[in-house]
Amino acid sequence: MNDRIREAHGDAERVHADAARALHRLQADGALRQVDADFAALLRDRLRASPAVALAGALAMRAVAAGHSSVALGDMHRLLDALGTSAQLPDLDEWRAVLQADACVSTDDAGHAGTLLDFSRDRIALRRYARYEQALADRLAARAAQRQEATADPPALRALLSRLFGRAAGDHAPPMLDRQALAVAMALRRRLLLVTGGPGTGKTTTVARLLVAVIEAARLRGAPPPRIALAAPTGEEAARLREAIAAVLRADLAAGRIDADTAAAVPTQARTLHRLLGWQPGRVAFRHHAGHPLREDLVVVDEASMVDLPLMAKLVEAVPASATLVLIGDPDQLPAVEAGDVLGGLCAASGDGLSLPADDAAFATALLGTDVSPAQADTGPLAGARVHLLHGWRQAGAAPLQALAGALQRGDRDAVLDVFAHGDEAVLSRRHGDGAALAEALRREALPAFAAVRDADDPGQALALAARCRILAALRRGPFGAEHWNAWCAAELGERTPYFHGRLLMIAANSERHGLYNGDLGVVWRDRHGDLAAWFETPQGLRAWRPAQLPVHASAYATTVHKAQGSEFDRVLLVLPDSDARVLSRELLYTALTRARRSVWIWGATETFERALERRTWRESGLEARLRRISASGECAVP
Ligand SMILES: Nc1ncnc2c1ncn2[C@@H]1O[C@H](COP(=O)(O)OP(=O)(O)OP(=O)(O)O)[C@@H](O)[C@H]1O
Repeated sequence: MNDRIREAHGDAERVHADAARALHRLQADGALRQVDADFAALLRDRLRASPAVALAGALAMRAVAAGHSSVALGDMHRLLDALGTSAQLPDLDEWRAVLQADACVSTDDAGHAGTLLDFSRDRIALRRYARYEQALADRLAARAAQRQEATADPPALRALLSRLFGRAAGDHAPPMLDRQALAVAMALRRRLLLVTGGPGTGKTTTVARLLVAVIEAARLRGAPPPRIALAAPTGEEAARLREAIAAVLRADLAAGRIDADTAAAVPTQARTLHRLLGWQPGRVAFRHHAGHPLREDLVVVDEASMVDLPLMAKLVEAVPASATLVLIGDPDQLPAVEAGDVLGGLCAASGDGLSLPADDAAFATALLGTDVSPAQADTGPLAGARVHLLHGWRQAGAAPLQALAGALQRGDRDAVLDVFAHGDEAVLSRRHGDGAALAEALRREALPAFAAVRDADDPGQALALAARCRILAALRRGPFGAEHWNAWCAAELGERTPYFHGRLLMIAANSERHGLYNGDLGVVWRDRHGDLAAWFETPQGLRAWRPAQLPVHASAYATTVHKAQGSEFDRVLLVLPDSDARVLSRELLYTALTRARRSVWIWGATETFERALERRTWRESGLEARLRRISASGECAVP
């Protein structure tokens, strides 16, 4: 053995010994879940991988649960930090060399069939996630490069857009670019469109009018009516989307912006994404995929920030190349619980959504009759695929909430505190104290709203009242966690009977058999005969089940902020823990406080609140980098 070989051998031995020690420490510290440890064992014992590879595998698996689709080798220390372990990683250069040389690890996007781990561009990922990400990037890049066939009769379309987004009579101010109308124009041109914006910027209003415009554009072309699918990640959001679109259509009909035939032609049924794609119990694959795509010509997905990488990859795969995909969302919200921040990656790849490439700008100028100035510089590989809405349209009483959302979004601490200091106490207030003080405060602030649900005339009214108030907790467990306050509210209201009249329930798992989905809200109601049933709003109207027949569920008085994503309540009571916790972040505050339509009340000390404001949610994703690489190579793989 010459010296160089002996030295390399010695390095590898050291890496393996360090990796074995690190794995041991990670497990001893409880930083790995059982599945992460099992995956390391599978790599080591069944596939004969070295400890260095087993460590990379366990951390790649753990990283997915922490929301990362891959982690740069150089960021592995940060991951360990976030997991709260004292484990020491092997020397990174030596670890890198070992991973690159191991046959169990694929080191480029294409090769190494059958490997479970990927180590490309210095990032460690589960091979499955690397493939999801690459396939998603390829398909999105190809979709973003497509344009729809020219719209027939531009004057008629121009007239329609001006009717939909026209200004009030007598408004003589110079015409401003209406970004909602711009989004609709781009939906008539592109095959991939992201419509982003904060709360109340009119995303749903834009969707409703976009549907009208797409249907009218097909009619003007003499084409058959487009087949349209509306979807959202959960049943509750799908129901909200359905109701919101129906409300916009009703208002536009009443205002004469559309006629009755057009309103009737717009679909309002919205499904969960799982339902749209054809979820099959017990199977990972959906019924719809590239080989059996969806039949729709337009697919609109709301609350896209909540869609994780595997689901987004499967969605984009199932939407045929000839169809248009519109994703709606607020990129400042907490990203999906599982790996992804897909919307974040797409936004980073499509620029700020405020300017368009020259050809899109010219198209929009012709259609809107307002000058749309083109972008001065290339805004990213998906340039032109995003329109960001800026104007807040909520009622005047919500102005402080809009100001708060803006300040949180910018991370402007002084502005956030200023909004609280000078805001109306009835709209914005902040308190803190111990658990007993919190119970006292919630007895005053929350229980009357929940008692009103119980005292409603019927289950339909009770469910409508349930949207008035919700306790949102940053943590799930512990004295300031959602589980504790959920149980506390139920005990206060129901005197410890498990199913009591007026109890609010939330479904915790999808059940195709019931037609009930994770997040669906129900209420327990006693009928004339004294029998109790749990009522849920379903696409077929109100339906009831005996409590014992329900899929997994819990009370719904307090939920975690994560669980409340996509929901809205008149009043939000946000409970922060009494000391700092890793989960507290600017995105968590933003998500919690933008769930409120009318007022927010926060329980938490100023220091805890400020620490949360300073901390950003950390999500690692290679999506933007992959899109940039595809764009730089000038190659778009045809899906
Ligand atoms: N162009 C518009 N003109 C007048 N009112 C509007 C316009 N767009 C939206 N609004 C009003 O602003 C409010 C919020 O609109 P919408 O629900 O569409 O926003 P959103 O961005 O979907 O909100 P959320 O963040 O809650 O999902 C609604 O009351 C809506 O009627």
